[in-house]
Amino acid sequence: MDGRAGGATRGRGRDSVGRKDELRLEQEVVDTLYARLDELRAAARTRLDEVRRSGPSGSPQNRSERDAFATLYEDRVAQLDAVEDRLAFGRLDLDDGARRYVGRIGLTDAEHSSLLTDWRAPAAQAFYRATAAHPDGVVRRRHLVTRGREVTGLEDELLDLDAPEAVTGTTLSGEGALLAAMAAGRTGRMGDIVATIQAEQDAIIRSSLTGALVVQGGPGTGKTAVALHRAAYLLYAHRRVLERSGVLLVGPSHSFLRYIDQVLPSLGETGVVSTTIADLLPGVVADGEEDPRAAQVKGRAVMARVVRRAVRARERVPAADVPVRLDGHDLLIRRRDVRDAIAKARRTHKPHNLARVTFVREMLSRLAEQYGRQLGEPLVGEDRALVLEDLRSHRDVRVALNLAWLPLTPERLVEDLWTKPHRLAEAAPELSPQDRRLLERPKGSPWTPADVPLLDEAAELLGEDDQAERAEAAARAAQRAQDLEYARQVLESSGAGGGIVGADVLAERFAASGPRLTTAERAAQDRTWTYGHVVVDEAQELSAMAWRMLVRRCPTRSFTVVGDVAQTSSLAGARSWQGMLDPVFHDAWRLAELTVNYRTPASVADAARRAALAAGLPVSPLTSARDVPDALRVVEVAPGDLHAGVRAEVDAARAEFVAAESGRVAVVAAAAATADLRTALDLADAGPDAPVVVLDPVQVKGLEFDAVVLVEPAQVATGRSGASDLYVAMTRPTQRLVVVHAAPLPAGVAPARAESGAPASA
Ligand SMILES: Nc1ncnc2c1ncn2[C@@H]1O[C@H](COP(=O)(O)OP(=O)(O)OP(=O)(O)O)[C@@H](O)[C@H]1O
Repeated sequence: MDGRAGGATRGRGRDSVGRKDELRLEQEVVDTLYARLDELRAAARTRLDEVRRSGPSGSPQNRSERDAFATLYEDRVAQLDAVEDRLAFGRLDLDDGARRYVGRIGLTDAEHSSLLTDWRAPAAQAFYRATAAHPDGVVRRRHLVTRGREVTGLEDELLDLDAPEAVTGTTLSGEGALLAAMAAGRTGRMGDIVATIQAEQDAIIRSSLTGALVVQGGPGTGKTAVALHRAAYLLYAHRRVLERSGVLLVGPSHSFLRYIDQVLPSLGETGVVSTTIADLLPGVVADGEEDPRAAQVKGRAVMARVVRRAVRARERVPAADVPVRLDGHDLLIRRRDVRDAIAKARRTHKPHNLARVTFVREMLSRLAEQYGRQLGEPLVGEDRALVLEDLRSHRDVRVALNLAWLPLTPERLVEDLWTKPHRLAEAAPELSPQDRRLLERPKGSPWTPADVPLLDEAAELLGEDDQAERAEAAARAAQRAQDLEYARQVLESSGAGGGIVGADVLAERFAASGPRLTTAERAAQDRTWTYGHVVVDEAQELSAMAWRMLVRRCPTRSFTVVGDVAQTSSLAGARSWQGMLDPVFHDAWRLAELTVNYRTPASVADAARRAALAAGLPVSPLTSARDVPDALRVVEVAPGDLHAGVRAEVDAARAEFVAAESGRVAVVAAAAATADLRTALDLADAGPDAPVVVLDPVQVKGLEFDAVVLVEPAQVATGRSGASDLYVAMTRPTQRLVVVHAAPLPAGVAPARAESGAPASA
């Protein structure tokens, strides 16, 4: 790494006999840890078998309890299975002579003495943070390298500068383990980084739960890795709160969510709801495509006002009084009465569909009064009730009241805006006629991702008639109090929770009837669920309206937001965090930065940065952790030979990087060129897990590959977000970027020596 500073020291120069002894000693410790893990697994499995064997008999309450315990033990077995790989990866020697092993989970022996410290525990923090300048009581930090259950290597850093083995050090903690992790072949799935988290990353991971933490960092600085490890840390440190309310993770696409979906389980955490903005609304499938300019308009903050106006437009006084005839009496739905009833309903400050109850009640009561006046005596008691009922079911009355205050679904409200230009014109005077035209579309068109925040906004303003549900909720609360007391007694007497589940969660499991749902499953099905914490990745892509939707999911505004404003491709996304987030979080957000690139070789990262700066993007400062020889290649071909040139480079990259178990190559090109390239490369049928894939810059966002063949960067760089797209495309490889072009290269892309006057490095 550039800029090595005095700090930790590495002691690699031991004689081989000493080293062998050390390895043997560590192997003994690791054997003990796995033996304990096996013991705990066996115990959890035995309990699970016992519960399952108890059969389907007994009262519903008994069955429910049995299922709850079965789920508890299943979770425990899954958690213990997930930590098999690299169970222990570190050791701290402390200045008081104590020694502490750090691993994926905490383990104690039968007498409750600590064997292994969970990486998230305060006692493990020094493993990531201690430096020679601030040793934090640590004399030696040791990284254990394991393959399966075998210890294959050790790497020591001596933080006590007076120790005889001390030599000049590095600012990268566990450099050998880190370099090995960075150089390893890619598998198409992201792995965890628990063993090699760096100090600046650790500070973010362990930052307080309150408020919104925004992490800005260039490509490859570990934002995604840090966000996921922070989710696991928060679930550990605040389990009581977050276990019940859940954590929401929002990513940019399904392929991205697939890419990261093994990280949290490998950290022993499965209770996180992962989704995209397009999928956030239960029951709405938003797979339609639209002009990015239309999506940009829909994402503007002003659309909240537009939706509000659209709702209010459905609360309107008729142009003239409306006559209705009931049982020979002529009644009038008077404009004045409608105006008063609307005002009264609005004063309830309830959502439209709920406030409608007040509006209708008021109107029917006024009509009943008219009826009574015509009879010559006020209506009371049963007579009044009967007249009210007749009025309520009277067709003309229903039509008139609906015209004045229409009950609406969010889908109907939003579809009307896009399909009836007069409705949009009335609701959106602040949009220009051109912008409004962009939003027009035929009835029945599929929903698009940009519609989802608007549907959510509408759902919020419209509400649902929830009277029956509220009565049910009161009954459930009473039952829950009983369950909770019982669960507490059960946990106390059996000690079954093992610290991973509380009485409240167990009680919830007792109470659930029908299919057993976890917090995550229940949350995912409920639009009004409020989460304890929300993690947003590639957050620069979110529109102002999407942020409003997310804040509704977490009113406490406890967020982890990671992204890079230089990589924004969505026209509705953020160009600066302040501009986007001030209106959302007000003062309650703090910025942290990540500055070291762990993915891309330095020469590639430097070229990407030069190109980005040349295009005026707000790129973050970036230092690359390593370089790789021959990492950047530029191949110029004749215009007619582009596909042949790409094929040759893809074949070469495949031969060099793709092996049986790992190694992935991406061909990245402008969206308009990908279909032809797939055909030309015989990859039309290749699935997302194929060793070679063809993707556009939006599809590769957040992903990484051993080698990237970038096709015609000038074409990638055209379009409104072209410079960001090029920056994203160039920063995907872990080993090599091959640029194949026929058109002239955009400024900065070529290796520094090939461009006169271009800076060699950022
Ligand atoms: N401390 C670390 N130890 C080992 N590998 C790391 C570390 N930090 C990051 N990495 C690796 O660096 C690569 C890039 O990380 P990640 O995808 O989280 O970066 P990012 O900042 O989200 O990038 P982008 O902005 O391009 O999406 C991943 O392979 C990740 O595992």
